[in-house]
Amino acid sequence: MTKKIGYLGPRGTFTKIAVDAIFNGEDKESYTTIPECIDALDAGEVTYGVLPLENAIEGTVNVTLDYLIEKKDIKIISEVIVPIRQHLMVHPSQAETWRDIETIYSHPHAIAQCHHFLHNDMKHVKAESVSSTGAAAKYVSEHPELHIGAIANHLAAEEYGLSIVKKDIHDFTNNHTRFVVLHKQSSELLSKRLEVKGHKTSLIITLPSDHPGALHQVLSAFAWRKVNLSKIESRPMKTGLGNYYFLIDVEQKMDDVLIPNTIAELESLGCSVDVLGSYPYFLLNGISVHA
Ligand SMILES: O=C(O)C(=O)C[C@]1(C(=O)O)C=C[C@@H](O)C=C1
Repeated sequence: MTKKIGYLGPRGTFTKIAVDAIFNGEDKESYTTIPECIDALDAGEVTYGVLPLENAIEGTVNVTLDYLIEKKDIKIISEVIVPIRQHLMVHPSQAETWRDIETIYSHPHAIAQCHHFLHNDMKHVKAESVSSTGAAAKYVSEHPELHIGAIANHLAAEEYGLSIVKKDIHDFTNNHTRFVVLHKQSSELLSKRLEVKGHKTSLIITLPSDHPGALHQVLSAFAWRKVNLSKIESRPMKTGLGNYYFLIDVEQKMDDVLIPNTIAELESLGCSVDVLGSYPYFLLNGISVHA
């Protein structure tokens, strides 16, 4: 059976840039929302799913993380970090009069990344959330009669024939998003085009309830072994106020001793630990990808 790759589409999304960076020429299927893509992976309609997990300005893409926590047989097998440049684009028929636009469409994360620009330069323009930056660009291209714009990337402008009227409108220059490749088996997926930058192991840890100093003990299990962490974040367990999971990213591959022994120590403290994946990560830098 040929391998199919699901991603958050349509064409022209940042996720599509990530997919094209990792996979070359395979059959790619776009999904309108993150849950639809994860369901397709769960149901075996696609072999891999590529989804955004975290942005440097706006933080975690919670819906992706929540599904990863819930669907225990779906694992992260690779990660690509993509530089994010947001541009304002309009239908070419409105390129001269773009200051008259009344509504700007984009993905909520993209809108949040351009908050200062929207607040200071586009005060009277409504910002409307849609399922992706690519969907916003597509919508603008299909409605030349409306006074609207989209926040999206330069490939979306090319794909849908839009004119970029304001470049680089994201508030902070160091804007990157982590995209993860998901699969139903723990493995590692390498890229033919990108060099491995390092490895991570992502863990979801549930603390024993009402145990004073539990988080401190969890962190010390990593600290005394000199295991470096690149992320710690709490997510509500959705079972009541004050109940959290902790997502911890360890800056190394799963091995036979260090990480298993850390997990064993955590379990002896009454924590439960799930491994979301142990995977290589790549940085897409200045590479223009077309698939
Ligand atoms: O809308 C897109 O283009 C996406 O791929 C989604 C997404 C996100 O979820 O954060 C990805 C990268 C950017 O940070 C903005 C939007």
